[in-house]
Amino acid sequence: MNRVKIAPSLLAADFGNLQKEVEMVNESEAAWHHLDIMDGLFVPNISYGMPVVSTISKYATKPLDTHLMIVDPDRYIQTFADLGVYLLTVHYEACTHLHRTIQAIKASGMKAGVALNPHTEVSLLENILTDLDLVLVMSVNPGFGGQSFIPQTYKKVEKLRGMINEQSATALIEIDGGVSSANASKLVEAGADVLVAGSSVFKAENPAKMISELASSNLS
Ligand SMILES: O=C(CO)[C@@H](O)[C@H](O)COP(=O)(O)O
Ligand SMILES: [Co+2]
Repeated sequence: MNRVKIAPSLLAADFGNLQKEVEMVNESEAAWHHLDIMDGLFVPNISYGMPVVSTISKYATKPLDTHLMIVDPDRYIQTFADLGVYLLTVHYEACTHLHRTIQAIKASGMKAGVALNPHTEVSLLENILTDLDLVLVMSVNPGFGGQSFIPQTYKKVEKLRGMINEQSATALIEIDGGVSSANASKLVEAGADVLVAGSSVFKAENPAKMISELASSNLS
């Protein structure tokens, strides 16, 4: 079994020390940096935009895993590619022509992911699964860090893992929201490949140690 990938969400970082926070992730056992882009329309919060993504990109030595919580994401695909993003994830609920959006992300040279809100059924991805590099399962309602994990997520992950295996698809399963050492092992057991962790990492006394602990989740 491959080791689970950890993607610390910089939304919970200290933005007054952004370079230091990015460097902490660089030097840790994290696999990716997770960037949350919120537009105040698709979700009721605004996070940060291109100047901050550009700063993160300048200091990051690991791939940028970028989660767009914005309406009509097609408008910004090329911009994120130009900023050095590795994997661009759009929300199922924000795309009218999802297949076209996924093809456009791939054509720009990035990997493509689709995120599902907690109420969105995984079977809706059945016809597009083999086109995806990643499915992001939201385990909180998108828009804010520091929320409580929704336990129904385990069942969704198990079902999605079954669909991926059945179709011999290669999409990774990423879980985002309220992830901590209290639920990480169970998520990996259910089929998760990537865990996003914001508050549990950046609010920890020793963030790098917490990343290492989460990365060992499937070994416990
Ligand atoms: O996409 C989101 C929230 O919408 C996340 O990536 C959060 O930033 C994760 O933060 P925690 O729930 O781990 O604090
Ligand atoms: Co996110």
